[in-house]
Amino acid sequence: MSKNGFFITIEGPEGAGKTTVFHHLAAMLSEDGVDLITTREPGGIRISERIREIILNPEHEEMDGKTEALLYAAARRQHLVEKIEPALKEGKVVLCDRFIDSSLAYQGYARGLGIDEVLTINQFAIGQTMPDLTLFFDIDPEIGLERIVRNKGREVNRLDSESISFHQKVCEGYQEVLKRYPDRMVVIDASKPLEEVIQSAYSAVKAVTNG
Ligand SMILES: Nc1ncnc2c1ncn2[C@@H]1O[C@H](COP(=O)(O)OP(=O)(O)OP(=O)(O)O)[C@@H](O)[C@H]1O
Ligand SMILES: Cc1cn([C@H]2C[C@H](O)[C@@H](COP(=O)(O)O)O2)c(=O)[nH]c1=O
Repeated sequence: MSKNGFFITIEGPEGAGKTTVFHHLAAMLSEDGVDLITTREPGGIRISERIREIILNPEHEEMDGKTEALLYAAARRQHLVEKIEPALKEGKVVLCDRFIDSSLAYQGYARGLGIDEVLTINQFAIGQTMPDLTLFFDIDPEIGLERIVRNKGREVNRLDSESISFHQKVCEGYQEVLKRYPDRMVVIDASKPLEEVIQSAYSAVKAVTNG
C-alpha cells in the first residue's frame, strides 16, 4: 500500500495511562490543526469490536493461546483494511491505542507462543503497514494494576484477571520488542504525574512530525 499519512501507536501494560493520555494527545494535536483519526485495538470498527467482545469476555476462560493470537490478528486485519489504511492513504495521522506490539508482548512473550511466531501471523494480517512511531508507556505492572483497581468504573476483562507474573512477563515482552524496533519506539515514563506524561507524549510526537 502506498501511504503518505503517519501512523502512531500507544503501547504498554495495563493501567499505564495509555487511554487517558491518548484522549489528551488527540485533543492537543487536533487543536494544532493536525488531520487526525483516533482508533483502538482490539476494535476500532464494527467487526473488530465484535471480536474484542469474544476475546476479552471473562467467561471465555477456556480460550486457547493460539486462538487468542489469531483472533487479535483477525481483528487487526479488518481494522487495517477498513479504517487505518484508507486514512493513511488520505494523508491523515492515525493515532491508535495498542497495535501489533501488544500481540508480540502479550501473546508472543507472556503466553509463550514466541515473538517470531506471532510476528509471522501478524505479517500475514498487516503486510508492510507498521507504525511510524510507537509511544511505549513504561510502568511497573503492580502500579498499573493498582491504578486499575482504584478506577472502579472500569470493567475488568479476561486479560486483566491474569496473575501478576503474567503481567510481569508482558513487561519483559515489551523490553524484547523495544530491542527489535528501537528506531520507531520512544519510551515514556508513565509513572510520572499525568500532566508530565501528557507533555512527554506530545513532545515525542512533535519531535518526529516536525511541528
Ligand atoms: N500518570 C498517572 N498517574 C496516576 N494515575 C493515572 C495516570 N495516568 C492514568 N492514570 C489513571 O490510571 C487509571 C488507568 O488509566 P488508563 O485507563 O488510561 O490506562 P491504560 O493504560 O489505558 O490501561 P488498559 O490498557 O488496562 O486499558 C485511570 O484511572 C487513570 O485516571
Ligand atoms: C491489541 C492487543 C491487546 N491485547 C490485550 C491487552 C489488554 O489486556 C486487552 C485490551 O484492553 P484495553 O483496555 O483496550 O487495553 O487486550 C493483547 O493481548 N494483544 C493484542 O494484540
